[in-house]
Amino acid sequence: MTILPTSARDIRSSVSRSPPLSVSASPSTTFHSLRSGSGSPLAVRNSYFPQQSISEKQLKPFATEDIKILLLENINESARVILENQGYQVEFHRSALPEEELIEKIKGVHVIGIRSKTKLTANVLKHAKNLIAVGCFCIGTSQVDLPYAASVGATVFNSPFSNSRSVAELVIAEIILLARQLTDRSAEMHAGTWNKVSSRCWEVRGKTLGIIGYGHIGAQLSVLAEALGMDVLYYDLVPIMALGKAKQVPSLDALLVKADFLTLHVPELPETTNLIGAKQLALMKSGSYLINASRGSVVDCQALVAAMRSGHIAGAALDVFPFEPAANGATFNATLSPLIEDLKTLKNLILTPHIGGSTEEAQKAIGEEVAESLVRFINAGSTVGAVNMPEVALRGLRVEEEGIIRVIFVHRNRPGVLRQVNEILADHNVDKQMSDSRGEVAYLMADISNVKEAEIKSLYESLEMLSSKIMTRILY
Ligand SMILES: NC(=O)C1=CN([C@@H]2O[C@H](COP(=O)(O)OP(=O)(O)OC[C@H]3O[C@@H](n4cnc5c(N)ncnc54)[C@H](O)[C@@H]3O)[C@@H](O)[C@H]2O)C=CC1
Ligand SMILES: O=C(O)C(=O)COP(=O)(O)O
Repeated sequence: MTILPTSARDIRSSVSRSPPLSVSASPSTTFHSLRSGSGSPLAVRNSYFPQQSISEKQLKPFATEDIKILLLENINESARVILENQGYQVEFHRSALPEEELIEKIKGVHVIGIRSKTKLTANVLKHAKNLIAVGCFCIGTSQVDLPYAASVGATVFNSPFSNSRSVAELVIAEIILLARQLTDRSAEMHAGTWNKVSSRCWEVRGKTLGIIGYGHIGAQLSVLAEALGMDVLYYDLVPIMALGKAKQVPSLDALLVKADFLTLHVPELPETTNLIGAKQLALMKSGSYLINASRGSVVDCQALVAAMRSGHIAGAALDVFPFEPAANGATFNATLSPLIEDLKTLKNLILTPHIGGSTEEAQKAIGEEVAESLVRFINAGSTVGAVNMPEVALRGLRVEEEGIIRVIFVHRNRPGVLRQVNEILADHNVDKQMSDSRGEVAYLMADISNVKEAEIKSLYESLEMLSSKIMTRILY
C-alpha cells in the first residue's frame, strides 16, 4: 500500500549537490545507493534546505535525491522501499548507535528514523544542523525531546496504533501463561524434570483484569479479555467510553484492590514514573499478577522483586525495562543492572526483550505509515500526524508548474510574524496559505504563484532574516 505512486519523471536538479552519505564498514549496515528521480504527484524539483554550516547555509538548493535519511534499529523493509522509491539516500543500521556515533551521523542527515532505543536528547539534536524530521517507527515518543526538536524545526512523526493489536495479543498470552505457570513448567521439562501440578494454577474465566491506561492498546485488550470470559476494569486519567461490559474506576487504588491481573498501558511521562511501586503492590490482592509492556520506568522493579519474593505477587511479565541493551545478542545481566540477576531468580516471571510490537504485521504497517508521513512532509511540507508541530497541510502540490512555489516557514510563535511574512510575499499572488501554532512554535505554509526563478533566492533570504525564523524551506 502506498499513497504516493511513482512515475518515471526525472526530478534531478542541475544545481550543486551535497556529497552522499558515507558508507559505514559495519556489517550490519547497508548503504542503499541513489536511485534516479522517481517523480510522484508530490515530487519537487528543487528545494532550499537548512545546511550544515553558516556559509553553506547560503541557499544551497537540494534535489529530492539529495535528501539523506538515516534509519536505525532495524526499521522494516517496507519503509526503505518507500523512501528509496522517492530517490532519497537511505543509510540503514540494524541496531541503535552509541551516543558519540549517533552525534557524528546525525550531523549530516535531513531525516532520522528510530524506534524506542535511540535517545534523541537536546544534546544529540543540537548537532543535527540539517535535520528537518524524525520518524519514530513505533508508538512511544518519549525517547525524543519533542519540545527541543520543535524549537530547532525538526518535525517528529510516529505510528500511533499500528502495533497496538500485537501488544494486546502478547498480554493475552501472558495472562494465561502466568495463570498456569506455563513458563516454569516448560523450563522444568527442558531441564529434564516432570512436575505435574495444579496447585495455584487457575482458569482466567471469571477473573478480573485491571487495565491502567485505556488507550489504543488498553481498549483492544479489553475486548480480547472479555472474549475469554474475564471481567474488565480500567483506570485512566480521562473519562473514556467503555467497550463491551468493561467499567472505568475512579482511582488507581480502586483498580489495585480489585484486579486479579493488572496490566499497564500508559506512556512514559514524569507522572507515570514508578506508577507501580511498593505502596501500590501492597494494595494489590494477594496472589495477583502484574504485566508491564509499557515502559520500564513505570514499575519499580526493586519493589516488584520484593513483592514476588514474599509471594504477595504470584507472577509477573515484563517486556520493558529501565535497562535495555541497544542491540540483539547483547547480554542481559548485572552489567546492565544488578537487579537483573534478582529478577532471574524469580519463579513465574516472564521476561521478554521488548517484543510487544514485534510482529511482521505491525512492523510492516509501521514502516509504511511513518515512511509515508515522512514523504508527505519532505516533498510537500505536510505535518499531518506530527506529534510536536501543529498539523498543517495544503491541498495539492503544483510546484511542477512554472512559477509556483511552496513556502514553508517554521517560526517562533510571536505577534506580528504573519504580517512580516505577508509583506515579504506581497508582490506575488498567494494562492493558498495556512498557519497554526503549537506552544512556542508555529508552522506556516503558502503556495505562491507568478514567482520568477531568480526571485526565489531573494524570498528565501528575506524569510531567513526574520528574527522569529526557526527554519525556512521553499519547494519549487
Ligand atoms: N512493549 C512494546 O513493544 C510497546 C509498548 N508501547 C507502550 O505502550 C504505551 C501505551 O500505548 P497506547 O495504548 O498506544 O497509548 P495511548 O496514548 O493510546 O493510551 C495511553 C492511555 O494512558 C492514559 N494515561 C496517561 N497517563 C496516565 C496516568 N498517569 N494514569 C492513567 N492513565 C494514564 C491516557 O489517557 C491514554 O488513554 C506507549 O506509550 C508505549 O510506551 C507501545 C507499543 C509497543
Ligand atoms: O511502539 C512502541 O512504543 C514500542 O515500545 C515498540 O518499540 P520498538 O519499535 O520495538 O523499539
